[in-house]
Amino acid sequence: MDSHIPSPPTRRLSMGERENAIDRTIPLLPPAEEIDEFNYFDNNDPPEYLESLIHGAQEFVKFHKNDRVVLVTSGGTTVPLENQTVRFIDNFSAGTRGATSAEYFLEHGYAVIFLHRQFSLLPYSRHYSHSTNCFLDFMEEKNSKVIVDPIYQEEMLMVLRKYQHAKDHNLLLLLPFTTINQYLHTLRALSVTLRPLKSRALFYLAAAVSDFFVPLHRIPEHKIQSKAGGSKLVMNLDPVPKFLHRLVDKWAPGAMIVSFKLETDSSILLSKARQALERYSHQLVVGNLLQTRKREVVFVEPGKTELWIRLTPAQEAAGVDIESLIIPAIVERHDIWINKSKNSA
Ligand SMILES: CC(C)(COP(=O)(O)O)[C@@H](O)C(=O)NCCC(=O)N[C@@H](CSSC[C@H](N)C(=O)O)C(=O)O
Repeated sequence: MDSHIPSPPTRRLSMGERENAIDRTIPLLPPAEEIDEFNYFDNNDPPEYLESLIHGAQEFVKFHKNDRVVLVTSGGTTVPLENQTVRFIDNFSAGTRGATSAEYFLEHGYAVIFLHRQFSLLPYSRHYSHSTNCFLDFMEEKNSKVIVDPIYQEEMLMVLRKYQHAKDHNLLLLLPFTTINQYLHTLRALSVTLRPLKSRALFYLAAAVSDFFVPLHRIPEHKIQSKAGGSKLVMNLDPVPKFLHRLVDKWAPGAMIVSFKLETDSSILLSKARQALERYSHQLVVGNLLQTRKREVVFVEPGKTELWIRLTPAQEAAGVDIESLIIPAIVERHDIWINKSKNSA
């Protein structure tokens, strides 16, 4: 580092500041009840494209009326701070978990509805995105033609064939969201669309969903002005009602529901995952830590001790996707779920 440039002071929040940063005296929000659902959806308008999006999903579900269909949610939801949005709060997620999982569900014979954050990673194209593994790096010019560099032919051909198969057999439906409001309206509408599939419908909720938002009646129309000389921006956010409970109880009765619990503190991951399972009474919580999410996850299920799924160092070095271990374990559980539902019908 250039000695003339003073190194920045190491910023340390005093314990007081850190401890008071978040008001932890606010009690845990109870799972959303019917009134919370009506309040939310009545006061926050649906996206104007919802009707046509759901029409497409209905056609897709009709086409797959005898198949297994998994709704994979992927990417982070945003919380706009202005109606004509310039600033927003984002939730971390590149979309790798969702896009990779969708590929393995397709390999296991599922039809996939991929509800994803717009411009986040997609199944198949994730291998050659515009930034990491830029697709242009795999091409070269030969006799004034663009060709794929021979050393990448085999791998790219494999990805292209899988992508083409999914398209030719109408197995993959890509549906976008950006804001938390678009996500929640679409999730609720899709769960109704999936009802005819009963236990053959699977929800795999890998999206990073906002917990706080600015309700429509409180959001400023135009860009928030920062006054000359600086001024604090004090935000007053409402908690997003805990819809997982409504999804399990009302929106998707009969479907198998898998949610993800994301933490950064390993000492609370298991308890928070178990707490989510007890609060929402669904079938599986996949717990993961931000820093190790690509090499280990933990399955937390009712009445069972937790099950860690980890890549071995050799698998990690070989670039094995942990989703290649997660998805077969979930498909196994979905087999049991479907058989149990048949026997109790
Ligand atoms: C986002 C990641 C970590 C994947 O990362 P990328 O591969 O980079 O995309 C995913 O594995 C995950 O944990 N997703 C779930 C994250 C999440 O927000 N989970 C919620 C629970 S489901 S959100 C539902 C709502 N909060 C409610 O409780 O009703 C939580 O941890 O609180």
